[in-house]
Amino acid sequence: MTISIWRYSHLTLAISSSVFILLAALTGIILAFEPILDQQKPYAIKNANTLSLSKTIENLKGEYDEVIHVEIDKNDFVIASVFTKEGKNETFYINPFTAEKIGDIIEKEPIFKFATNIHRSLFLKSTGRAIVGFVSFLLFLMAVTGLLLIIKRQGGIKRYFSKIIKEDFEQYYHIIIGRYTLIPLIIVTLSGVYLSLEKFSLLPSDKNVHILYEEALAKTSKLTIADFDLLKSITLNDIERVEFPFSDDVEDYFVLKLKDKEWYVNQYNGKIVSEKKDSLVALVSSWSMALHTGQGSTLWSIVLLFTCIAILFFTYSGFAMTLKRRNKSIKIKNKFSKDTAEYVILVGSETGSTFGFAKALYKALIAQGKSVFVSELNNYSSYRKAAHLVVFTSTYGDGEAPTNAKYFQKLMSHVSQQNTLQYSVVGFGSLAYKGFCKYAIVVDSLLQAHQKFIPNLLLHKINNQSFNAFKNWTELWSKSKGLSLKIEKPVKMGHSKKAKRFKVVYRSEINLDHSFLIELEPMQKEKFTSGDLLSVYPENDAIERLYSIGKINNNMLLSIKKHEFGICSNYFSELKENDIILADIKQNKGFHLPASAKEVIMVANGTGIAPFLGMINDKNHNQTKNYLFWGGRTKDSYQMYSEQIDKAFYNKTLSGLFLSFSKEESERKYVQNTLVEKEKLISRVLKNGGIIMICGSIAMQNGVLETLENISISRLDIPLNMNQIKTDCY
Ligand SMILES: Cc1cc2nc3c(=O)[nH]c(=O)nc-3n(C[C@H](O)[C@H](O)[C@H](O)COP(=O)(O)O)c2cc1C
Repeated sequence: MTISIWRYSHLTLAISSSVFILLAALTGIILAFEPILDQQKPYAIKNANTLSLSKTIENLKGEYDEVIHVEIDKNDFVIASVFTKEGKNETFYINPFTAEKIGDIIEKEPIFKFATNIHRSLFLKSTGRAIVGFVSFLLFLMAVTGLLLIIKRQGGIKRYFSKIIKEDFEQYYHIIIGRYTLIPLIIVTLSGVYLSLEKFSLLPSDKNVHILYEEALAKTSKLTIADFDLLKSITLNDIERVEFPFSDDVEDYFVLKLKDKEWYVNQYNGKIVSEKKDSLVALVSSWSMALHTGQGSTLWSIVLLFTCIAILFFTYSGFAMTLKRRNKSIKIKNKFSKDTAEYVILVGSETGSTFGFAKALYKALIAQGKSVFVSELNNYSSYRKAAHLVVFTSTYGDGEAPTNAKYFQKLMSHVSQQNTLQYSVVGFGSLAYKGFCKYAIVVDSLLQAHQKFIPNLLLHKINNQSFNAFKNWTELWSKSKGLSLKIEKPVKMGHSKKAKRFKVVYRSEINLDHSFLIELEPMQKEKFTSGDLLSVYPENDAIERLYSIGKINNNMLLSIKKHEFGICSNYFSELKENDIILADIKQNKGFHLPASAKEVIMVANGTGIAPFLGMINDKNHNQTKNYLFWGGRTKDSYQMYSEQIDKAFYNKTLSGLFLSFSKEESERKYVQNTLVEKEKLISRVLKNGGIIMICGSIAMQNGVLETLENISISRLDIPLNMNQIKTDCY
């Protein structure tokens, strides 16, 4: 069973019943207050377990002319219906220890009457009751499918309460709140269904009958109630209602309704004349009523209250998630069919974002006059004219295929391919998960093992839908195909037009590695921090470039590498002091210096150092011990950054600097090699819950992650905990 069966059932049920569910939840919230308020009233009897029924009856008989019945309601208030000495028939709350009246019966507040009417029958009598019962059943099914979705998503029932990775607000709290309220939700909906079935007499009828004990029937001389052994042994805690005999006739009995049975008791000798046990149906009814209404329990009423509030949140967050998913899933209208296209792009996507990238590539190829066909991995087929295959796939669940790729593996073994195709696989995933791009790895190996597919590029993995990383891949791929593609950022990814003005206050010389620093001063008040991104659209270019920001003296420091044909890097390299540029700041919360970590290791290569130059000079974090590992080509490459680093050492906001130079004859090494040399420091930071931040190229990131994994396993005996890793690589 795939996750989406449950998701579609969950969604269909939600859509078909949402209005009624909203009404039921809103009125449920109001009704949850009724038992809570009732419980605040001072009529509950304390120590009822110490007061025998015979004593209570005696007290009542002494106080009133005649007693008709006594009842202990769900709030543990004792109600007596009596004829007073003045001959008036009255019903009120009594103190059973004295039999005195302590209050009038509580009238149901109009708001509760109104809410009860909507909640039970929508003011539509039987039709309404039927609808409400049915919706309650749908809500029950939703709770069950929701439960299955969580189990599936978490990778098994044992991991039900394990950590949830936060993708976005609605998704995160839908699951967090869901896992705590699903059980009460199941109870409340099932009891609701049961009560509805009962109202429509659809439950099995009560087959239990009274069993007569003939010997107790005899009319003996009348004992006083104080001498009835049975009534002496029962306390008020045991009973729900006592009906008093109507006359002195021996065939008029005390009728005692206990929690699970009913007795008729001879008023002359106090013996049980007949007994009827409650049927299972009646017992479940009484439990359903108590569980559904919360009567008699403030604690359970509060649970019900929160469950109803949770239902409102589920309705909002469920629909918000669906709409977001819809917006992300970009439909592509193919100009060419599968058998006429030269390029085939197959997409595996659960929530739609990967389609945005496929569409960007599709458009770029079409603009070059190429014939392209895009489809889902589940539609894998034979392609008569195709010579190139590109697979874009995300990974879902616990390293599994997204829904629209579930059948790809099976199809691969059935479908025969006439042509030989060059292929390239791009994995879209998240480093927050254990199996980063695991399904893309599976697809890559399936294609590798297939005779008709020849690898074109190595598998490329993209973290958190990084557009820069995607662009890097398209550059490599188009070069390998002899193409020059102009890739536009998917529109749905938040193309920003809110450009602000920034003044250039400093631009360094371009060094031997073609890199330079540029410092920008916001011309209006701007909130940003090191690790955020500056989004720039160079003139006459619709493609966004993102640069990691280092915050220095409230200005932004960017480190940029000038590429020969790079429009944006060339544009920046020609800027002079006091020039004004237009750009926008994008928050990048996942790459901020953590507030709580005691130790942070920063790893960068090349221009990836920029955010760290800001972080090591951040006086707000002077409790954090920072260690910087940087990899560059030569010692000269480092000079540009030395001023900021010296300042951090001077201010004691940097505790260690470890440099690696890949082109320095005497000490040729990469940043990974230095990490191994310092594995004692790395493992200590990992062990003490510190954070490791990585910024720079994807190739460096992959090497660093592998090295960290090795260090963690060899020195700590545990796999690398990805929650301690933050990356911003491209
Ligand atoms: C429930 C869930 C499970 C995920 N599991 C993984 C995983 O195991 N490995 C991984 O690399 N990414 C995982 N991801 C991240 C997605 O693959 C990533 O966000 C991707 O860009 C989503 O693309 P899509 O919207 O096209 O499905 C998971 C995401 C979610 C919501």
